[in-house]
Amino acid sequence: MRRLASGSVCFSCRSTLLGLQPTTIPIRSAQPCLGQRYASVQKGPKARPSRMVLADNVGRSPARGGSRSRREGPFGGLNRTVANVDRGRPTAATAAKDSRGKKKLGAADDRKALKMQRVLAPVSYGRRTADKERMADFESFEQFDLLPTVKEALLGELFKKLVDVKPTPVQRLAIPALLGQHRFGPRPGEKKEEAERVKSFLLAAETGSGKTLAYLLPAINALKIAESRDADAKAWAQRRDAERELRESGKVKGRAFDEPHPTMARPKVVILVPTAELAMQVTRVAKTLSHVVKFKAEMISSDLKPQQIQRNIYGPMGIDLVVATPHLLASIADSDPNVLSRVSHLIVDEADSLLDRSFAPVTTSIVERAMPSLKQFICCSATIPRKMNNYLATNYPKMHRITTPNLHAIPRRVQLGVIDVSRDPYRNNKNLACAEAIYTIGREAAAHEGPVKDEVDVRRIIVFVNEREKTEEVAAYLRSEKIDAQALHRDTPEKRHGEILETFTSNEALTTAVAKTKAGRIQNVKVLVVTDLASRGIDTLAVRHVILYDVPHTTIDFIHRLGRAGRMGRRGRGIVLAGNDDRKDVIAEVKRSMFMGQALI
Ligand SMILES: Nc1ncnc2c1ncn2[C@@H]1O[C@H](COP(=O)(O)OP(=O)(O)OP(=O)(O)O)[C@@H](O)[C@H]1O
Repeated sequence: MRRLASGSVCFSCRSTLLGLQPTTIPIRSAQPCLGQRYASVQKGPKARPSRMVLADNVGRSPARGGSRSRREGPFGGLNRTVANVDRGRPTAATAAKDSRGKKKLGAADDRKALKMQRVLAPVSYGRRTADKERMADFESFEQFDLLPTVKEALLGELFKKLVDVKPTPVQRLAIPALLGQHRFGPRPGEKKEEAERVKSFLLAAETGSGKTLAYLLPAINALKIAESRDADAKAWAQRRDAERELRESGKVKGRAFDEPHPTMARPKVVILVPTAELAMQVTRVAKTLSHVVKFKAEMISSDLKPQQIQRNIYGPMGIDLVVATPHLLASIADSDPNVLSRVSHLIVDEADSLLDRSFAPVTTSIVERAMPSLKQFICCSATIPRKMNNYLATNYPKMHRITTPNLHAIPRRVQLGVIDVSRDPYRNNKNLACAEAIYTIGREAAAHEGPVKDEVDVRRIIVFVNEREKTEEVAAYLRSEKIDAQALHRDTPEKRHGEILETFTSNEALTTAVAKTKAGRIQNVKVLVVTDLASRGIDTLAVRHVILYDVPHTTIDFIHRLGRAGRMGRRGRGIVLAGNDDRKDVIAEVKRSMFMGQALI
């Protein structure tokens, strides 16, 4: 407490104590000074104390403290009780909006919930626009320096049912880069020969954007060029042809030509994938191309018998391209290190999974073994998690990064709907909400007549859950509701995986006669309840609807799960079932980002 003379300034209300008696006033206290107390007495006993009044604008902090001009002098900035904010300057929030209050392009990112997670590596705006410009140079497959047979296999065999096929953005960027048509010059301090030796690439593009062909076509092209220069393979072919002629002329009898091909157990192209299902899918594409291009493609995965694996690798006709899951290939390489001795192209598909903690040691052991002969090392993924980004930056600092302009954005043609299961009529019964969502999809499809009269389209729906135990439980509930549902998880017998997935990976239209079940519900849906097992790479072109029964743990899972719908330019719909314990703020921000076409973070 201090005695102040008349004319001093009150610390609390800044009123000049003019005309009042010298008195004792509180220093740095919330108590009103005598002037304020006097004023309140003047209003009479009915005036309500100010603490009872609700603030009229809670969203805005009250203006406190004097202007900066009052605080000049050597100690002007000390002991402040308010932030030194320049009110004239726009804040992040105001800068993000234009004069009409709408969000500006490239403005500050206000996705707080997603920022808390922040799992994906950022891609700069400059990189996205630079890639966009480079894409414009290649508008057709004819412009690529691919061998004529490779082009013929692609357009005449693989895409024979499609007309006017154009390369997708990732294909426009990656194929010329992998073929050497677009050259990345040496980096500062790097010698030209060094830059041209092992070239490592990262291909990152949205789900369902044709990454498989982006790496497969250049690899097959390189394989055929190398084969045409391989003296051993040429000599083997000459010996085989000569012996065939002798046999046909009847000069030689006995066993047919059985000399093993020089490529036996020595593949040139190795493609690593995380699951047997994906291995089957990639092998199918490679085999289709091989019918025209003439090369030997085989698969090594856990759903094959040991004899079959042995035959695929050690077959006398040799092997050019192998699609394998890492554990199996690593165990084969342990017993025969020469298996990886001639690999010139090593591709790690779904690289974020294969370089993750559980797979990384075995994947890297294969990379190290193949490194001496490698010409190209390619990592491919739809998502670049920060961890993988750091791993690649540390271990492959010279890696060329090929990223499409829309990387990490879920396309706007995929809509996201949210069902709050805590509300009526579900009352936290997720199974009920899931069944109702499925019936709604079925009813919508039934409203439009299918291609055949009196038949309706069958909708294929994938329901994603977070835990494998849940798959059986949800599928059983849906079946009890007369919905055609199947569960798929790691414990499902391997043989059944392909069979179950076939309905969802086939591109053929499915129809059914209008058949009503109880309560007028129509059986025109096929449902797959699955864990993340089917979220990576599985090409579900005909799937339009994905139900996220459990909210995904990260934006990475959102991208991969929603990526099973809306592939290759098609429209799709995702439905999230959100309960009281779920992060609704995360869902809202993902939904807003999708609507705005923004990349997730
Ligand atoms: N240029 C093209 N034109 C039309 N269809 C294409 C083209 N390229 C690929 N496709 C088809 O698009 C589908 C998706 O391709 P692919 O499986 O390679 O996608 P992806 O990018 O690897 O997806 P994911 O990230 O989910 O693994 C396939 O059915 C493929 O045949």
